Amino acid sequence: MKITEARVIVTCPGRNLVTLKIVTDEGLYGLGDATLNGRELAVVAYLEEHVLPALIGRDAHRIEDIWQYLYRGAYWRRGPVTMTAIAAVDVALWDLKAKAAGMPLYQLLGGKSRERVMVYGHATGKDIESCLDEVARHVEQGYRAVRVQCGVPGIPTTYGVAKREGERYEPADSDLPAEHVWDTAKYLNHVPKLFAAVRERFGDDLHLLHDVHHRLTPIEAGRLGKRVEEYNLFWLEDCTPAENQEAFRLIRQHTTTPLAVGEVFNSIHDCRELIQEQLIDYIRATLVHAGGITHMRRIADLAALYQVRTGFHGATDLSPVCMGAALHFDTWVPNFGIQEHMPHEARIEEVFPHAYRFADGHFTPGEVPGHGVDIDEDLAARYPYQRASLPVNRLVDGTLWHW
Ligand SMILES: O=C(O)[C@@H](O)[C@@H](O)[C@H](O)[C@H](O)CO
Ligand SMILES: [Mg+2]
Repeated sequence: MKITEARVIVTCPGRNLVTLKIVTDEGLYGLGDATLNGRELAVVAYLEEHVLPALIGRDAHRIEDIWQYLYRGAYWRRGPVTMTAIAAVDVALWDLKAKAAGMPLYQLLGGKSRERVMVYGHATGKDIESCLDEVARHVEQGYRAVRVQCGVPGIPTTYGVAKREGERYEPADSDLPAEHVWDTAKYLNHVPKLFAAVRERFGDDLHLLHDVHHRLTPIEAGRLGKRVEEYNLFWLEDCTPAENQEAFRLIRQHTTTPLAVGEVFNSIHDCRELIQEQLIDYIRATLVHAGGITHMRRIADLAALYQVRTGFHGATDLSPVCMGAALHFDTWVPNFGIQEHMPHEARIEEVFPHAYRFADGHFTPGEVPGHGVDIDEDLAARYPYQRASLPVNRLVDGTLWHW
């Protein structure tokens, strides 16, 4: 099955999404997600200039060889742009192979390990009360797990909270980076009250998650983890920047609150020590940014040796193509933990018709050959790219902090 064409489709139905389409001489095509929020055109250039010309004429079935060609052949290895480009090719080739085999992607990976995939939704609010209302809405929809984030009194903007009530949350909301303000002390004083209120109203069975979004020092993360142990969180996410994997040794000494990290990781080398030293409980790296299925399988298999489970990133800045492929991976992977689910807006759902379905707090990936996601190129063409940048974050004294 020879690759005859490979092209990148950039569309912006409410937000920028980048899709790679690989076409073969057997008339089949595969799709991969190449979206890197705030750096989309860097990946487009990497693919169009340095990758796609080298794919033409290659055997689309040789997924591993092409992966190694793009990884080892890059010389300047790893990094989010390179690994997102490799991921897009990889997922498109797995989609193609499953289509050629006439089977849903999860079958090709090894078959079902579960009938359906548990997901968590996002409950956010400008204050605790409005967040509780959002939790109630998610519980009514059948979610078993909800991530809770709310505004912090005294801080004008907080991660994860929409600017205006009822609006969708989209972090890349301005041409150039917006400047946010952060106050760790106010946050640390406030967020335990949020969990107390949620447990008070919804009881102990609802899985609660929270994303600190890289903003604490290790000892502050240890303090928060210990403080919220009584609320039995499912996980505390990105509690401190994870470039220094050793930092999690200090956090682990102070708390048994489960830790999740890794949505910004792009290779096994970003998380090897975290996994081998059991410093985390869930690995968040996902297909679109961590080299695709071929590499993510290696990360998941390493994690399984240390009873670390997957918890794929699944924000709306990852396209339905990534979600579709991820749900097939989630259906197969033995050490599955949970899948993030931020519903895409209607325009995106129209551009990317898909076979996956949500019901009662879970997803099923669909039974059509491949990952089950397509793209309507005519509709996609109606939404031209529009630069959008993620914010930057400053402490009250102006220090540039972690967003
Ligand atoms: O856990 C999450 O979903 C967040 O950390 C993301 O929404 C993240 O802020 C965005 O993907 C950044 O583009
Ligand atoms: Mg996160």
